[in-house]
Amino acid sequence: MSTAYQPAASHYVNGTYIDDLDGREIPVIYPATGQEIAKVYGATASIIEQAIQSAQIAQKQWAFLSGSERGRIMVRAAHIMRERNRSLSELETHDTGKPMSETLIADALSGADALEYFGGLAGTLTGEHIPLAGGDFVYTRREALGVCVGIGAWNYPIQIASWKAAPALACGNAMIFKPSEMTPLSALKLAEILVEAGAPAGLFNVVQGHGDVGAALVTDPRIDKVSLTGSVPTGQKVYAAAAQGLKHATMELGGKSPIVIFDDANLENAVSAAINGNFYSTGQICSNGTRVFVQDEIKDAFIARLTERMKRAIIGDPMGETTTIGPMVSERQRAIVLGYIEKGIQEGATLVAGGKSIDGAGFYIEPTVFADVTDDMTIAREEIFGPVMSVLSFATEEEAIRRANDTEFGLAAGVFTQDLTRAHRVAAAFEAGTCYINAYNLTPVEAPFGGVKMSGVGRENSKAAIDHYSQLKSVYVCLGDTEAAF
Ligand SMILES: NC(=O)c1ccc[n+]([C@@H]2O[C@H](COP(=O)([O-])OP(=O)(O)OC[C@H]3O[C@@H](n4cnc5c(N)ncnc54)[C@H](O)[C@@H]3O)[C@@H](O)[C@H]2O)c1
Repeated sequence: MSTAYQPAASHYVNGTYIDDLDGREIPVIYPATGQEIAKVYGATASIIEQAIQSAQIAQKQWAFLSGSERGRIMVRAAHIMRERNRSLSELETHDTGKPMSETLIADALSGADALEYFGGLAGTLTGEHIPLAGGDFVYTRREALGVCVGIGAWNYPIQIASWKAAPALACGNAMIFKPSEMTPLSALKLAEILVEAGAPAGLFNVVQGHGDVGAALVTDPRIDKVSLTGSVPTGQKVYAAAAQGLKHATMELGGKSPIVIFDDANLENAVSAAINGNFYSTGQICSNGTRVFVQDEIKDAFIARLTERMKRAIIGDPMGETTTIGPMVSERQRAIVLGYIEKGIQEGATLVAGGKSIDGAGFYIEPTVFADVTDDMTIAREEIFGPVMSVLSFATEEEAIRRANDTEFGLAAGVFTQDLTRAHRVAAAFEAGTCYINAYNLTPVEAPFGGVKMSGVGRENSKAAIDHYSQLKSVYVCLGDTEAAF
């Protein structure tokens, strides 16, 4: 394979690219053309062994540094990522099909934000002093967990790798990251950059593979923590495997999130949020607000304005910087989404925009809006993970909250209203990990991100992530004599 996107080898382990051609072949397909642009091989037992052993050695060295020393290297890596944002974005666009208008602002830069933020926090991580009777005291040490495994989904490859690596490394851990088999390329660049910035070889290893490679890592007794971004069924398997070894776990899973729009909302802002929350990344975002509840009085006006705004979408070549809708990640994912659209029509929803696959090379599909959706329809219950918005209507606040929460998921939720009191009341009532008032799908590194109910366990980003990548040791210090019964 000789394209510009072919990596030197499949895996980045112990500071260098390595391969074992006995591994399962993984073709990398550019979703805009269907062409193969690279090929990697899934990790064999020997590659996994090298990754774990080198990570164990690097972790000891890394944890021995002061937090500020670790942080300095992480911030340096963030600067390199920012400098290389354009080439990293081009790579991400080829791996995922997401348009450059997005990857230039939301992928490597978001990864750099995480490295900078957690690099800054690294020197502030301390324990506490707990005074006791007689001068005795306890102090706590905030210690690393050891070697962590990160497993990624395909929608935000370098962002997911960085969001997991940054808090892990800040706390003194090593990480072995397995990207999704759909998008194996950009995490390798993060690994290169960390070594270039001064991280010890082996501290952040990338191994490729399907679920079996992920499972082999998760079940290895030398692994101390697992952080997965993926679907609920995979999360259930990985969480169970982690529990078997009593490992720490963070699960960032799927959603079917609501956006509730009251009749006093700023309509233009609400339409913008519904567009962002359904069609950004061609709808392939876990926290998307795919159930849009609109109050009866403004339902017609909302649909009319939304349909007008949909005409402005620029569907096309993701490398064109004005393109706003690229292809789906794969033929398979497009087929899944088309299946849901078919179900929506069969179950009686009204198709108001899109609905069809787009002929030609690449896995394109029209951004799609259904109106008159009811709570029991498949498109309102299951995560579609594609550009399909369901608009539902409601009469009262109580009804909207009840129906918004009537789902097994709980990743995100949004409310649009000018009534301050109602906004906070509704946000408090939402059963979701990340809520928005008059905004949607913003994920600053400073704020915790994660789900409740079936959408996940643990939090990424923010100071909260530190608790998920470190553990406290209590040290009791006795200043007097030690007494015994005999
Ligand atoms: N909450 C979040 O932060 C977030 C972000 C992005 C995507 N997601 C979710 O991810 C899903 C889409 O991504 P996907 O299709 O890649 O998910 P997926 O569950 O199919 O795969 C996720 C990852 O898990 C690996 N895997 C599969 N089986 C495994 C096993 N038994 N043991 C260990 N690893 C295994 C896969 O190889 C892949 O790397 C959607 O449900 C979406 O909502 C969640």
